Amino acid sequence: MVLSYAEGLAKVLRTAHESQTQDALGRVAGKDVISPKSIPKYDTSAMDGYAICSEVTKNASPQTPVLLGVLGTIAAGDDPEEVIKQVRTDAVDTTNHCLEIMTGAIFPDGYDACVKIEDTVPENEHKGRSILIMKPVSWRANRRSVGCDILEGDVIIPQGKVVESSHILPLASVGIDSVPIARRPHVGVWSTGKEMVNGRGATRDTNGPYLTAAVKEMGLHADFLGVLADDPSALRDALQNAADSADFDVLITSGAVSKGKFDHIRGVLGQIGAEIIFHGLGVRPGHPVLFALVPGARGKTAFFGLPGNPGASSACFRFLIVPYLRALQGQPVAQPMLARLVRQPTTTKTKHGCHAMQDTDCFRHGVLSITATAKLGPFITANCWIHLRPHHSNAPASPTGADLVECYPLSPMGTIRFATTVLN
Ligand SMILES: Nc1nc2c(c(=O)[nH]1)N[C@H]1C(S)=C(S)[C@@H](COP(=O)(O)OP(=O)(O)OC[C@H]3O[C@@H](n4cnc5c(N)ncnc54)[C@H](O)[C@@H]3O)O[C@H]1N2
Ligand code: MOO
Repeated sequence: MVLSYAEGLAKVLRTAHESQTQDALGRVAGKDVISPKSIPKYDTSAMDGYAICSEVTKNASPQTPVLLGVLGTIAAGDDPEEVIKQVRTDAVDTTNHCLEIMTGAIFPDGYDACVKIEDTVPENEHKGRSILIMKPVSWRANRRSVGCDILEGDVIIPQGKVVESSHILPLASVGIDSVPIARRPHVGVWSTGKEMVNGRGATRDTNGPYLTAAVKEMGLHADFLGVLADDPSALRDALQNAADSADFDVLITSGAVSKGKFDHIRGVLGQIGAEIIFHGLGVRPGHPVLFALVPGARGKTAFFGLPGNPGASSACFRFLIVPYLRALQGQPVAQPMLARLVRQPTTTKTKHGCHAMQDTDCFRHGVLSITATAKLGPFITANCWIHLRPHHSNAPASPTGADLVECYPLSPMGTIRFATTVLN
């Protein structure tokens, strides 16, 4: 039958946001993936053995074994009714017969349990094939009920969750081979600063490679667009062209957002009519951070002006841009792991830093990583980001009464790995 235009269009659009499961690995599910059926679809045997009526075995013992004739064999994939029809046309007395049944095979009507093959003794002298059962078999023993694994309507992958290879097991079992995926945001990254353009300041660009890699690590598109000199017209042209191209969902610069003579980002944004959502936050490091919407030929593009100090730009990326990129894909804010600090710092400001956490209950406070945002040494030993609230005013209370702090993996997609030695 010919598809209607509307049906065809729906298929075209669905394809745009669906990916074969193998290709969807590492991508974010754009919608809940719902099971269309219950698994197992039928009651099946959990063991190789014989489908029996358990009631008849209630008095079974070595002295009083129960003898059952074997009608036939049901293999996985067989229709039990067909198997029975092949051997009997008359009604079967289930109290003195059984059916050999293999693991995963559909249970025949009239039998409730499977007795394992090793719990039976073959008895071939009796007419036809028979077995002896020496002990009682419990009701529905070794029988898997329909839907005992996955029920029709169960959510296999919730919207916003990253698709992983382990999802393939339940997906394949219910016959799903493609997954709706969220559109992958595209991020453009620049670094700024004369010192990195001519190299005489002996400063290497750390922010550009880091930010580009960290976005890619989230499974998203990232383009490094180069290092811009401290030249307002070069900055203006780069930002305006990128916003007009509509190629990017998010634009990021690092540097030139503070109060120095060459910190031109704010001024340039004013020239191109950007809406400044904020410039400056009560957070250390990263207080000069700027967030704006840049108008372009085809709409507004989100812009983050990160401070130049690498510790500040990476913290602002983790605590502002990662949540934004997750939200673009319909993902909730990541949940932290809670930990208690060995030395409890008091702070009047929200603070972020990278730390070496010892275990889930306590960890050492890497002071340098919070106070010296130009230093990158702490990243060598750190295994997590930490979020300190001012005075821990709203901090969640631990069972022991001590304040807890929030910790996040260093990599937005990673987990916190504990070192075997204590790191200072
Ligand atoms: N008078 C004030 N001065 C500063 C303030 C302030 O409030 N008042 N804030 C300080 C803080 S905090 C930070 S953070 C920095 C941020 O300044 P900018 O965003 O304007 O950054 P720059 O001045 O361009 O660079 C600062 C520092 O970072 C180095 N840098 C820049 N980009 C990179 C890069 N891609 N890779 C590696 N290193 C980079 C740059 O060479 C400078 O050393 O301002 C303080 N000053
Ligand atoms: O952003 Mo600055 O410390 O706050 O480096």
